[in-house]
Amino acid sequence: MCTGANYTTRDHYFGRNLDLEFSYNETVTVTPRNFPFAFRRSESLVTHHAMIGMATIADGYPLYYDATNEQGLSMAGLNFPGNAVYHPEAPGRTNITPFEFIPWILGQFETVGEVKSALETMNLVDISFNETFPLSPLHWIISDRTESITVESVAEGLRVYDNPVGVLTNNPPFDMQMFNLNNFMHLSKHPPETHFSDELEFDVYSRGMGAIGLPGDLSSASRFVKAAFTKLNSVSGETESESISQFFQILGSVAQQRGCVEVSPDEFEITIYSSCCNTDTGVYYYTTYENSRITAVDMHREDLDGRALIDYPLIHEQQILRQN
Ligand SMILES: C[C@H](CCC(=O)NCCS(=O)(=O)O)[C@H]1CC[C@H]2[C@@H]3[C@H](O)C[C@@H]4C[C@H](O)CC[C@]4(C)[C@H]3C[C@H](O)[C@]12C
Repeated sequence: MCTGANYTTRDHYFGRNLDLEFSYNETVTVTPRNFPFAFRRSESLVTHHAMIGMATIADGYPLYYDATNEQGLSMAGLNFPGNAVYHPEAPGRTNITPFEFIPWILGQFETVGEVKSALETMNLVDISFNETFPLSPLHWIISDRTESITVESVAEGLRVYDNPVGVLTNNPPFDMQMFNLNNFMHLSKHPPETHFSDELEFDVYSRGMGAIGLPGDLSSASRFVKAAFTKLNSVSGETESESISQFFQILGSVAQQRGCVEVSPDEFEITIYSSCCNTDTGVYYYTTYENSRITAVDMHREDLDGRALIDYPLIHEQQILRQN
């Protein structure tokens, strides 16, 4: 399972937890403006916005999991098993494969508003990258600094939802995730006041009791509620350090610890990496399961007018600062 989110202080931040039991050797990948993007059923983009994000590079192509372009538009793909349906090529529509979706959107657009218009004629076509990388059942969160949407390709076609929470996890479909929040409207950061009965006396014996009932398990429906509550109540200073610290705390509230989610005998889903991109400055920060130190890659320190992909392998080893 995964969780994606955005967050605004002085700057805007976008990132995700990638939760899985194995890795596809993903790297922090910068695609410069003149890297030629070929699309299986649409015209190539010879020049486009530059972007930075996490990707597996296969046959010279960046298969992005999440990314931000130089205009600050961001996008992440999260698992949507059993619900994602991709369709045969549809004449007269823009046919884009799921693995091309992030480059195609981030290559061209600056705002969620522009993306919404483009999605009106889009068809996510059921073509896989190759046999090693078959179609992934995904849905997507797309954010700029003022709004977010969720995009789901289902049996009925492409669904685009406004996402006022700025959070995405996995199943169920997004409208159900939003509806489920109704069940938690009583949760609060404030101490509770009783409406239980006038006939009993109640004791607020602990801090945090206003949010008793906030789910703590790792299911996707629960993570959606937990991440939404944490994000929407988040308070932080506006500096870079305070902002990214708070962002990683939000993601940490729904991180997966090895041992708690067994996906097959002795195989456990974990939070492989957590990312946080400052979408205004193009700096991509990440931590990994074993490396809690924040590592950063700045897209503007690369030649963005180039043609070749630039990628940085993840630093997975724990970095300990000894004080004596
Ligand atoms: C599985 C990842 C999402 C994390 C998640 O939700 N895991 C939960 C697993 S489960 O429900 O509990 O089984 C997704 C996010 C981005 C995906 C990758 C990107 O879409 C890029 C390529 C796309 C190719 O079609 C398949 C390989 C791939 C490299 C994808 C593999 C996998 O599907 C990834 C890594």
